Amino acid sequence: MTPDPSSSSVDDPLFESGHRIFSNKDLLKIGHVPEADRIVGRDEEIAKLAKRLNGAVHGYSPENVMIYGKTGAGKSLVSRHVSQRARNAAESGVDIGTAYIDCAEDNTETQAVSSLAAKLNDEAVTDISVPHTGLSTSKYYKLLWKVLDAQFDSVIIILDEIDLMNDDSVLMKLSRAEEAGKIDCSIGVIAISNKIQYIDKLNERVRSSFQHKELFFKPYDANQLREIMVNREDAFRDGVLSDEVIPLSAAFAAQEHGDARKAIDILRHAGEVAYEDGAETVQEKHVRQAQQHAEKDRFRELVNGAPTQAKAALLALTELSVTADDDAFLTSRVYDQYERICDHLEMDVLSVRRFRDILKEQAFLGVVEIEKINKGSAGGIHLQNRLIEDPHVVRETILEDAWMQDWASE
Ligand SMILES: Nc1ncnc2c1ncn2[C@@H]1O[C@H](COP(=O)(O)OP(=O)(O)OP(=O)(O)O)[C@@H](O)[C@H]1O
Repeated sequence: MTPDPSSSSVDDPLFESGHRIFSNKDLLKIGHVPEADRIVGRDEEIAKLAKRLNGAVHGYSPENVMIYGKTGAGKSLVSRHVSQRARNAAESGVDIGTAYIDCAEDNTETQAVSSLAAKLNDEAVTDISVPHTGLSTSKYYKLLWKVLDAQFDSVIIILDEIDLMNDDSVLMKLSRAEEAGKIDCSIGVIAISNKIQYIDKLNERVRSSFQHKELFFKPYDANQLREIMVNREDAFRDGVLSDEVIPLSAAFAAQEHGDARKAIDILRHAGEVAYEDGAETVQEKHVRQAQQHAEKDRFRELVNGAPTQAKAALLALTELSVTADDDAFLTSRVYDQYERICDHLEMDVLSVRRFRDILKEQAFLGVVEIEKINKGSAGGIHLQNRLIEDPHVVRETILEDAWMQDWASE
């Protein structure tokens, strides 16, 4: 309902008049695309990508580009930014369309093509209506080609997290459409992935039709992360951020392969923690709490997604770590504890060998650390297992699993 402009707002003490901590929290949203002068340390990548898309500005074909880099390296941001600028810079008489697809959401060919058609379609211009569901993949492609030809000379399509797409043919069909005479509009695809081997895994036909240039994004260093956050300081009210907040958030994010997403998440979260705390300013302790929270979330995702047997193995190591003085335990000792847990929870007990493999998998995921201990020629090699995270946090997370909860009542 639209508010009645004639009614003046009532000062009700139940509600705060403005936010104590944030003045424009949207600046800290992950999907937020900052203006050019707030983008830090990516001039070279922006220029390179612009060169690849340059054709579109003049009414020719843009090139396809594959962008690689770790999470939070600014790949999506730079792609959106440059395609937007290409659109604005188009010569007169040249119409450029842009569309962004998150392949984590639209992970089938049909979903991706129907999303593209819907996003690029301006019904007022094309007089075409694109139903969200219900058509076959080939019908959606036909609609997409119609939508493109009715509106654009060129279109730039961003396929983010392309490795999560469960069918690669979309890359092939988009790349071949113009050449195959299906459309007059030219298509440039920016495909983004965290996985460097993505292209090698593509099927030969897709690979040969998706001719592309590659761009690699390096992680940010702590100074760049700091600058990224300073550029968004106005998300907070004046004077609310104490001096140590941004450097500390940058230091935490730099530890995590220079992830800008993490830096911004910690900063936003620190603001929220300060608010919940009733504080007037955001302080170092709020950043530390936000970081712990983020750790817990990351961990929760890893542990929650683990199979039940892996949870039982981790629970065994956790119980020892919580109750014993030590923090590292021989596999045989952890296995004994695991047997007790399985017995109590009425679960199958895996062989020692399978149990060792599970711990190795958890070490690979960064949940457990395994150290080899050499006990001399007679004693042989033994493995010591240690939890990387605080055992209380691990325990709490594992016990979120309904099955494991039975153990808590032990
Ligand atoms: N150079 C930068 N300057 C300003 N903000 C940045 C920069 N790089 C990244 N960010 C911000 O960090 C967050 C994550 O960036 P982005 O989504 O572009 O990363 P990504 O490399 O695409 O990560 P992912 O692979 O997880 O999608 C966004 O909020 C973005 O605005």
